[in-house]
Amino acid sequence: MRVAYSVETVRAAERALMARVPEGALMQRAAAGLAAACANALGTGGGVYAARVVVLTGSGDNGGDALYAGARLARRGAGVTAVLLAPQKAHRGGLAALRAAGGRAVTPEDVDAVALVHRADLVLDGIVGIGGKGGLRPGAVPLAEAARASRAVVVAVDLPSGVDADTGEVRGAAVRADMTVTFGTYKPGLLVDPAAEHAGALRLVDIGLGPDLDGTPPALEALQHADVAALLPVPDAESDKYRRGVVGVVAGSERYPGAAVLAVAGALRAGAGAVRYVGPGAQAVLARFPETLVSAGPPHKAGRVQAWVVGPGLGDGPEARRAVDDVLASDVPVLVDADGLRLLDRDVVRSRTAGTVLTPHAGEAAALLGVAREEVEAARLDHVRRLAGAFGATALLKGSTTLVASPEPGVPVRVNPTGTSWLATAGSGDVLSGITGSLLAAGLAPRDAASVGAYLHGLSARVAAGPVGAPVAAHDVAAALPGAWRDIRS
Ligand SMILES: NC(=O)C1=CN([C@@H]2O[C@H](COP(=O)(O)OP(=O)(O)OC[C@H]3O[C@@H](n4cnc5c(N)ncnc54)[C@H](O)[C@@H]3O)[C@@H](O)[C@H]2O)[C@@H](O)CC1
Ligand SMILES: [K+]
Repeated sequence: MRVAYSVETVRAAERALMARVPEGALMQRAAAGLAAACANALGTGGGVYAARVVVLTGSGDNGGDALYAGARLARRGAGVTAVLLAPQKAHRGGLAALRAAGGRAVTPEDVDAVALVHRADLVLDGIVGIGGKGGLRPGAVPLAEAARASRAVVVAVDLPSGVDADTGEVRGAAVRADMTVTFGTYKPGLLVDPAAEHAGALRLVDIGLGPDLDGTPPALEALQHADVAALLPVPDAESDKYRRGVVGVVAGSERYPGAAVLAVAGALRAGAGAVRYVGPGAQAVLARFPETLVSAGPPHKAGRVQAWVVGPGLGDGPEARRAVDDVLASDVPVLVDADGLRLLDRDVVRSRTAGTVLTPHAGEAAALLGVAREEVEAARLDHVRRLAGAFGATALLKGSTTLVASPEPGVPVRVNPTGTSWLATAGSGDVLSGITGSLLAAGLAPRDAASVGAYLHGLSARVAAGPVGAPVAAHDVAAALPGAWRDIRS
């Protein structure tokens, strides 16, 4: 499991650790890891001799890390210039170390710092770290823009300056890095868009915080292959279709029969023992998947089902509404997606005794919460938590970084690490619904079903897109599920 802790937790752990180690030791550990990562990033086999390095230096310890790393690179022969954005407050020890190593320090008043950045091979962003508030200050913006436009490798120290460490929000100008070297633990903002998009590749430098973080719940966690392998429902000798789970799918309409086919496709390949389909798309479903058990409805008359998926391509007519009400009245877990999200009653969802999973994209989440879509996209973590809380349901917010929140407070939000932009294609959400519903029917808890579903879905898209990447259609994603499954279990 990859975990990310809040700034408050990181600060507390740092205080506890600092009390046991010599003064400055943590900063030296951070700087050593940072300098090593920079040397690698230069792509010269670790050699830094004559490389032109510019250190953008702010007023806090983040600038200190960057200056000490600059000193280490200067000792190995790099030409290092620190641009001091707050000359009076630059970290004294770091500045002295840089000068002693042969580096120089300038201010934007003395020199054309933008031109310096344009000529650099490597730019270190030590403007601000976990102490940052709001976006970049105006004086730093042209330097961040120059770094982005230049051919230099841009390495963010701990975080890209200007992004919010706890929320992943980017409310003003921010540095765009090729790589972020973060210390002690990941911060939530490094894993959630739009901030994550600014971070580039992530490197974690161990500074010994582990024992002081253990015991505090992380703010965010991301499943890895081994976690997913342990959760996947694998049949044993005693299994039959009911023990593996039967998932009911209420999806599709005369107008959108394809949604039914795609949801069933996902469900059939995600571990349940059988799939029941209820709705007007039965012919299309059977033509593609003869193993599906179909019935005309209402859902509660369809036979035994251990979890329902309702909503993809359902439309919003009276029959669709009745189907949503019918399914939500059941006492088994229910996943509501797409059109179903427009038809559900919040109080009904809140009063359910079995789990409910809502799987909106940003627009649907915005409608459910009565806010603008842009607000959801700007503050994904906040809104997925609010959604789960407001509906008393597990919320899966789809998008560039898919998030899963539980209704219980204090439970870490899960962020899906397998997402890929190849998934932005019509019908891919229907496949995700089917996969996740199947996992619910197999007995996974709602949060596990949703996060494993998103993981399998993203990985299948990657498998389908291939190592170089090529467009995939939603049915390709469903067809690639067995490949993703095998990859996880191998
Ligand atoms: N505390 C520790 O033991 C360690 C801290 N480390 C580093 O220390 C950083 C945190 O240091 P600080 O607490 O000094 O905080 P920062 O260096 O992140 O920033 C604090 C300073 O920046 C100013 N500031 C806030 N927002 C700004 C903005 N948008 N633009 C410009 N200036 C802004 C504040 O007035 C303050 O002076 C971490 O991110 C990490 O890089 C590492 O050295 C590891 C050890
Ligand atoms: K930074």
